[in-house]
Amino acid sequence: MALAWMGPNADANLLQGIEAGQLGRRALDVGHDWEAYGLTLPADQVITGYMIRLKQQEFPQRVQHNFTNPDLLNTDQRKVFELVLRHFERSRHNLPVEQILLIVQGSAGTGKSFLMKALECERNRADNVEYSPTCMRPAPTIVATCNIRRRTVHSALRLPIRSTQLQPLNGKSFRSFQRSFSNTPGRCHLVVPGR
Ligand SMILES: Nc1ncnc2c1ncn2[C@@H]1O[C@H](COP(=O)(O)OP(=O)(O)OP(=O)(O)O)[C@@H](O)[C@H]1O
Repeated sequence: MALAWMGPNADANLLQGIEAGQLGRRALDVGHDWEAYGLTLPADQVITGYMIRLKQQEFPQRVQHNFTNPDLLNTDQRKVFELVLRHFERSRHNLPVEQILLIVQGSAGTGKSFLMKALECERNRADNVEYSPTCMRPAPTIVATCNIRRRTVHSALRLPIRSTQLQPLNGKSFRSFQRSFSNTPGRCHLVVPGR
C-alpha cells in the first residue's frame, strides 16, 4: 500500500509514518518472509512470472463465478441488453442487420461489466456454449483482462503493440487468427470494455 501511495512524482516525505528512503530497509521489510508468497523469481522475471501465475491460478478460479443473471438487470442495462440481443437474434437467423457501433458509458460501479457478462451468459445459453465465439469480449488493457477474464484487443485481433503500421498476418499468427474465428458463423460481436 505504501508503495502505491508513492506513485509517479509523489513526495516520499509525505508518506505517513515512514521515513523517506527507508522503504525496503525497515525491520518489517527485511524480516518479512517474502518467499512465503512464492516471490522467488529473478527481478527481470517477476512481472512475466506473476502474469503466468495469474493466468494459471486465478483465471480458472474466477471463471467458475462468471454467471450473471439477466433477470437482475436494471432499466438502463435492460435497454442495451435488449437492443443487442435483438441484433444477435436477427444475425443468427440471417436476417438483414445493420452493424451496431455502441458505446455504453457510466461512472464506476454503474454496472457496465455486469451488463456485458449478462449478455455473454445469454449468448452462451442461446448458442449452446460450443457456438459462443460469436461474441468476443477482448479488453483494452491487461488489467481489464484480469477483471473480466479475457484477452486484450491487441492479442485477440493480432494488432501490433509497438508499431502503428499494420502488416498482413502470415504463417503461424495467421493460422492462429483463423482458428480463433473458425467457429464464428458469418458474424461476430466484439464487446470491448473501456479500461
Ligand atoms: N443489475 C444489477 N443487479 C445486481 N448487481 C449489480 C447490477 N448491476 C451491477 N451490479 C453489481 O454492482 C457492482 C458494480 O458493477 P460493475 O462492476 O458491473 O460496474 P462497472 O460500471 O463495470 O464499474 P467499473 O467502471 O468500475 O468497472 C458489481 O458488484 C455488480 O455485480
